[in-house]
Amino acid sequence: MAETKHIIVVGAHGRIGSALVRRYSANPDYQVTGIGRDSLDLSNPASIDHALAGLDFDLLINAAALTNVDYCEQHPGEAQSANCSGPKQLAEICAERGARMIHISTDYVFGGDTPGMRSEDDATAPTGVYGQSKLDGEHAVLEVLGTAGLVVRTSWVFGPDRPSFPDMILQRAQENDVLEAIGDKWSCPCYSEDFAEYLELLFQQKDAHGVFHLCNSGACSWSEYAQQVVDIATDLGIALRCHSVTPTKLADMDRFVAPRPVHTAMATVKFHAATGCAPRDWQSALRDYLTAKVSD
Ligand SMILES: NC(=O)C1=CN([C@@H]2O[C@H](COP(=O)(O)OP(=O)(O)OC[C@H]3O[C@@H](n4cnc5c(N)ncnc54)[C@H](OP(=O)(O)O)[C@@H]3O)[C@@H](O)[C@H]2O)C=CC1
Ligand SMILES: Cc1cn([C@H]2C[C@H](O)[C@@H](COP(=O)(O)OP(=O)(O)O[C@H]3O[C@@H](C)C(=O)[C@@H](O)[C@H]3O)O2)c(=O)[nH]c1=O
Repeated sequence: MAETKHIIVVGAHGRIGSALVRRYSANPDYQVTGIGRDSLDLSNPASIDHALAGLDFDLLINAAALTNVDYCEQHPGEAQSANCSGPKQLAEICAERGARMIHISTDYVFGGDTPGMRSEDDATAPTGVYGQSKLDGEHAVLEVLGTAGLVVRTSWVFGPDRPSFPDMILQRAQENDVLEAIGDKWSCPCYSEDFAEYLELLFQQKDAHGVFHLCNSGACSWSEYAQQVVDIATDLGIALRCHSVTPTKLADMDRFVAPRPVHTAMATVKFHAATGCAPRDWQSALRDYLTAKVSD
């Protein structure tokens, strides 16, 4: 594979896409073109062709997806086109141009029946439309691109560009005397800024291809994640009304439309072996995120 110089980021205004564009644009070795939904709609084949026409690139990173898990459950056609057919078309264009493609995917491709850390070779069994459409997208991209394709699965992403779970918890802890979060579902939080840094190490490996897991290290339940937010916020001197998170049951989360997989924590051993980098623990990453958030 040739050295990466011109990078296209599709989904440039999302949580991960924004972090990728920010980091790689700051590197004079790269030319970066960020493309948002306004000019490339994954559900509209003509807009994909139009947005990429005339662009010369070595690497395309697809960070666009329909990520609202419950919305996907109720709109399976839209989920399939955004998360599978559109990415497949991106892969076909990359193949025509001789470019590599990184397709971002999710821990929700797993069924999550048993505890433990998932490896890239573990069996997949999505529990809902979102996970199934993402898995179909993985297969389509890798089938089209072979060794020029990378699928990078991440989980529980947080970062400065869009609010996510830690922001919701912090706000609730500031406004309420009681704070609850689901205590019987586990995965690995991932800081978007770390993800951008680590992903670069992966695409710098010219021969890397296939599926990789990439998130901060360590697993937790949603309630442990929430408690860590509260503990760090307290350390940082943020005034909270509630300092203790009460674990609740996933089964009692009435407003979830789509079933969520229970155990989807992912091992990053393969990433470590390929790059020599062991992702830092999620607690340090969360502390950095919240510290930056309060100093804004
Ligand atoms: N967030 C998380 O916790 C996790 C995310 N992932 C994966 O990471 C990747 C990035 O997710 P993240 O940045 O968090 O998600 P976001 O929802 O923050 O960003 C996704 C972007 O894709 C855009 N988009 C949605 N539908 C389309 C479409 N039809 N055509 C073009 N663009 C579209 C969105 O546009 P708009 O702004 O209009 O919504 C948004 O800008 C995805 O592949 C996701 O599956 C994996 C695991 C966990
Ligand atoms: C965990 C939890 C969530 N919520 C709310 C927050 C939010 O509005 C809604 C859904 O929460 P989340 O978005 O965190 O959960 P979910 O939609 O399951 O998030 C998923 O997103 C996709 C993109 C992925 O790929 C997964 O890795 C995962 O991060 O439920 C609670 O009110 N209490 C809770 O304890």
